[in-house]
Parts: sequence; C-alpha cells; structure tokens
Amino acid sequence: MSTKVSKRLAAGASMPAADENVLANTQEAVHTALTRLGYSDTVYELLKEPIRVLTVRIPVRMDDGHVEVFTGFRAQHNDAIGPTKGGIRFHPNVTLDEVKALSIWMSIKCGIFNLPYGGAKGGIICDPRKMSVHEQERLARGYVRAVSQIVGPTKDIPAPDVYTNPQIMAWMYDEYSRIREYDSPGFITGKPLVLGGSQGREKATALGVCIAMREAAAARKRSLQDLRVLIQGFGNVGSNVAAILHEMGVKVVGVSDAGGGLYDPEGLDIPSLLEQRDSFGMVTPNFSNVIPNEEFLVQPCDVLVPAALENQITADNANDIQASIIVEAANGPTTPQADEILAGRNVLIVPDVLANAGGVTVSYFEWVQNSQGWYWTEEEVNQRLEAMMVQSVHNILRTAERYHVSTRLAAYMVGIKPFAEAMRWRGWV
Ligand SMILES: NC(=O)C1=CN([C@@H]2O[C@H](COP(=O)(O)OP(=O)(O)OC[C@H]3O[C@@H](n4cnc5c(N)ncnc54)[C@H](O)[C@@H]3O)[C@@H](O)[C@H]2O)C=CC1
Ligand SMILES: O=C(O)CCC(=O)C(=O)O
Repeated sequence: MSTKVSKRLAAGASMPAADENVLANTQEAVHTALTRLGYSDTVYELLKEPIRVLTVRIPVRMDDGHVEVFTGFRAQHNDAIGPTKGGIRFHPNVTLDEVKALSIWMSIKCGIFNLPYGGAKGGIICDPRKMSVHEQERLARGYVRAVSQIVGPTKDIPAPDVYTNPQIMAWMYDEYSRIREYDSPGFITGKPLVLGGSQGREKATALGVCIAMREAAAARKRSLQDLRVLIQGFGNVGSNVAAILHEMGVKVVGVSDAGGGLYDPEGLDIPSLLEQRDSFGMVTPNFSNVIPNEEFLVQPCDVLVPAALENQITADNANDIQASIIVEAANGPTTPQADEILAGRNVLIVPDVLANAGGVTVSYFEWVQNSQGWYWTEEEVNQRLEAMMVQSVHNILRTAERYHVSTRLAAYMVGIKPFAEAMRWRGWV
C-alpha cells in the first residue's frame, strides 16, 4: 500500500475496516496501475477523486403527510474523454465514499470498452423497500430537480443500479424533460422500451457476465456446460444470469438474496424461482430451507458469481471459497486481502470492471440510438455486445500475462490509460 493511502487510512478513525474501504482500495489500485504504466503523480492526483461531487438534500412529502428529507449524491469522476455516465443507487447504506469509488469504477469500465464517456455514479440514502410507489416517484423526481444543473445528455447520463429500475428511469426522464422544456431521451438510459429504451438493456449486464464466464472457462480449458454455478444476489443482474445460464443448459446450484441462500447440488429449478421473485430480488421468504448468507459463498461450486453488494468476499471467507473461477457481476465484491488469498490459490478472477460492463455498453447503445432516433433489434444489440465483451476479456487476459500482473491490475491498467492520455492531450497534466 502506498504511503499516502496508508496515512489516509490511519487518520480516518470513523472509516470502515481498512480492507473494506472501497474508496481507499480503488485509489490504491488506480495508483498502482498508473505507476506501472509510468505516469506521474500529477496524473494520479487528478484521477484519485472525482472532478465534481454534488451532495443534495431532497424533501419528500410522504403518504401520511409529513415531509422527510433524504440525502443524495452525484459523483462525476473524469470528463476528459466525454460526458460522464453511471447508475443511481437507492440503498440505506449509500455513502459518499462508496459513490465516489463507484464513479471511478465506471471510468475504468468505459476505458476498457473504449466508450466515449468518463465514469459517474449517484446514490440516495433511502430504503425503497419501505416506501410506497408514490413516495419513490416523488424522491426520484426530487433528485433530478436537485442535480439537474450538472446532468444532461452531453454532460452526465444516469442509469439504473441497485434498487432502481426502468420505472424510476422513466420518472427521472420525464422530470428532466419538463425542467428543460424539451424531450430528452438521451438524458438517461435503462428506460422502458416505449420511452426510447434499448432492446437488450435489461439483460445486458447479465449477458455480459455469462459471455465473460464462458471465455474465462475456456481459458481454463473448461466447458461452461460442465460447471456448477453459485450466484449471490437475485436482482436484475443475478436473476438474469441464472435465467441465461439455465437456457444455456448450465447447472445453477445456488442463488441468494438479502435474506439468505438456496442450494441444491443437483441444480435449482430456475424457472420456478424466477416466477417467485419479487421486484426487489427477494425469493427466499418463500422457502424454509434457507442457508444463512455467511455460509452461502462457501458452498461447493466451480464458478461463483457475486451479484449483490461490495465487500462480500473477504479475508474471512476467501480460503473457504470452493470456486476456481469468480466472475464479479457486482461492483467491488472482493477486498484486496481476499484478492491476494484467491491469487495464492490460483482462482481465476474476472474483475467487476470487466465482467459487469455489458450494462454500460448497452446503455451506450441506447444513448446512440436516442441521438439517431434509429432503433436496433435485440439481435443487433446482443451481437455488438458479444463482440465487445469477447475482445475485452481477451485483451485483459493478454495484458495480465504480458505484464505478469493479476487480471484486476491488468483491467485497471487498460481502463485508466485512456484517461491519462486524454488529459495529457488536453494539456491538463
Ligand atoms: N443493474 C445493472 O445494470 C448493473 C448492476 N451492477 C451491479 O450489480 C450488483 C447488483 O445490482 P442489481 O442486480 O441491479 O441490483 P438489484 O437491486 O436488482 O438486486 C440486488 C440483489 O442483491 C440482493 N442482496 C442485497 N443484499 C444482499 C446480501 N447481503 N447478500 C445477498 N444478496 C443481497 C437483493 O436481495 C437483490 O436480490 C450491484 O453491485 C450493482 O452495482 C453492475 C453493472 C450494471
Ligand atoms: O448503464 C449504465 O450507464 C451504468 C450501469 C452501472 O451503474 C454500472 O455499471 O455499475
């Protein structure tokens, strides 16, 4: 760990456990990647934090008549390449540091996939599971009013993330268009199809994860059809990974949600679980044989797909994880200490910034279609996504081999380089 980061961690009494501080971990990874590529400390100085962060307070009239004030954030990491882009998360544990880290990860994804964007991310501290639909709508609209000055189709383009969905994107799109007094479909992606959404966006992150899994398995000389897969999280990403794998004839032996996990070594009945799933990705309340979340990740499997939240694979469970391949669908699921343990055990990791970038890639397709008013078929979307995923996975595997570094460091090196170069050409550094 660099001296700067160690000092920052030592100074922060109220910070989370050092190994679980997602912002410090991300800064450390960016620093290592830039140093390895030979860039100066000035480049790191500009890339270690978002260039712009807005904290907003959003008053919302609740259904019982009282006003509740919510805190929200929008972090824009770097706009040297183009407008910034990234999802909005509704979750009770959202923090500013988390949103900043998520915005940096968005930049790395865009860099790896050569998308003409920098990264951004938004979050609101709230629990939509305890709010009515009308309260969620008022919150979504209030957030857009609060950040409207810094977002827009050529400035910063939001999208869905944890506990947000096409309906919330539709309200946000409507609110933004009213403020600007013209229809602006390119302001936000992940919209319903009838409002200019893209074919394939809903499943795009999951499809990208499955393509990355197939390529990683091939790199280990394994066929996907022979593998047993364990999926943590049964929301947009996790449930669609399960659905796609099931269609491909791959055995899904475990799925979990915020309440715990279900496991069957013979393979779960995925179509039935998909039918029972609620809009917040919960399925376990319908079962009595639920495994506690702490025990779920260490169940027997060949491939583990974390598709929930950050810091799930830690020094506490990394030695007991049985998968030989981990495909990170979630953002930031693995701590640096766990990474080291897994590397020592020769576990192949397809890092988040590579594995889950199918989502932002098809969001980019949506934005392109909105600007052209010309819409593609699902087949066209999926073919383009497949080509970009395969190329990116092989690029990262080759880079890891060439520089003798982990796949995560290789992904950071490939993803951060375009930002360093764009800033140099612009004369910023
Ligand atoms: N939706 C998208 O297009 C993209 C999502 N991601 C990432 O994928 C992850 C999942 O996102 P979504 O599926 O969109 O969210 P979602 O809100 O649709 O689903 C979240 C799922 O995680 C489960 N969960 C929450 N806490 C849990 C815990 N402690 N243990 C096990 N499960 C838990 C929930 O019950 C739910 O099943 C997040 O890290 C997100 O940032 C990354 C790229 C794009
Ligand atoms: O679709 C997008 O623009 C962003 C998706 C996202 O938030 C992510 O990749 O973490």
